Amino acid sequence: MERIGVAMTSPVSSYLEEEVEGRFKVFKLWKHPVNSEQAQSIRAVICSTQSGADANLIDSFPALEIVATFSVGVDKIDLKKCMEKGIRVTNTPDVLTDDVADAAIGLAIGVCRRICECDRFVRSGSWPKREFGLATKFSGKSVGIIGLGRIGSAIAKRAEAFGCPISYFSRTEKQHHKGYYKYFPTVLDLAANSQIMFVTCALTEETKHIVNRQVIDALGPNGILINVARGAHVDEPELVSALLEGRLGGAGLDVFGNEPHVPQQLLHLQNTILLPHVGSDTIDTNIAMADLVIANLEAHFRNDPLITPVS
Ligand SMILES: O=CC(=O)O
Repeated sequence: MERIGVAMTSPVSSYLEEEVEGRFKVFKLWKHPVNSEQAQSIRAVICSTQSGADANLIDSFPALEIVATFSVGVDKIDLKKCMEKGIRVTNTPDVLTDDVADAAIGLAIGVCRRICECDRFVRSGSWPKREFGLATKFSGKSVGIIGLGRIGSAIAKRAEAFGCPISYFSRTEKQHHKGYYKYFPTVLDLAANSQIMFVTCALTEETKHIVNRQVIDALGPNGILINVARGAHVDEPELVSALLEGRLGGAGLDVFGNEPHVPQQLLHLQNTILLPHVGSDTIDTNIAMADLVIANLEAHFRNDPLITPVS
């Protein structure tokens, strides 16, 4: 029987590639463009945070039935187009929550305790010449979380163990957190009442630049911003200026506005830790995400309910 055609848009995981190749006829779009006969045979697209599925890509496969992204974020997929064409969309929530939350806490501790700076200090041979100086305590700091979904809640749980009082902003107050976490109906109020603020919400038109100059200034010269969501949540030029001018205390960033490019000025700032969008990049989670992508595709082609449908 003719194998089902699946197009992959970028090389996210060699395990995923092997597993998909064992089951489907795979077209790796970053290696070879497909001809029109091949395009007609493609019924699924696997995309990622590196390269999503825009309207052009979706329109170029007339038999497309499903877009499965190797990510929890779906901001790189034209969801409206998929809806109009009746194309299903799946993502990989839950399996990556712990890793992203761990990375976020790691960034916060790293910035507070100047872990990367300490490492550079020792490696550069500076230790015998002078004292390193003092850092800032993480335990007990007031933590503000933008978006108390799966990842935000996992960060809250971890931060609680460090004795941090937790506040959050989301569209509506979460009744089950009432009495435990303090709700702020605006990001500005959250920032004004937090020492460390985490960005964890999904990127949508409403949440783009949710961290703007006013919010950064409310967080203030001793405040720390941790972003493990999307670069576009933050007005990046404003963030860079605030860090350069000392209007913000520090930042831990896993995501940027124009990945893989990072604003040059950030490269020289000591109070900033920069990661190459690796929040969920562990061996274990990579496999779990790949298995979930495949399980969704198999469910779809068996006409079973999708495991993690977006739409
Ligand atoms: O950024 C990572 C993801 O959306 O999974």
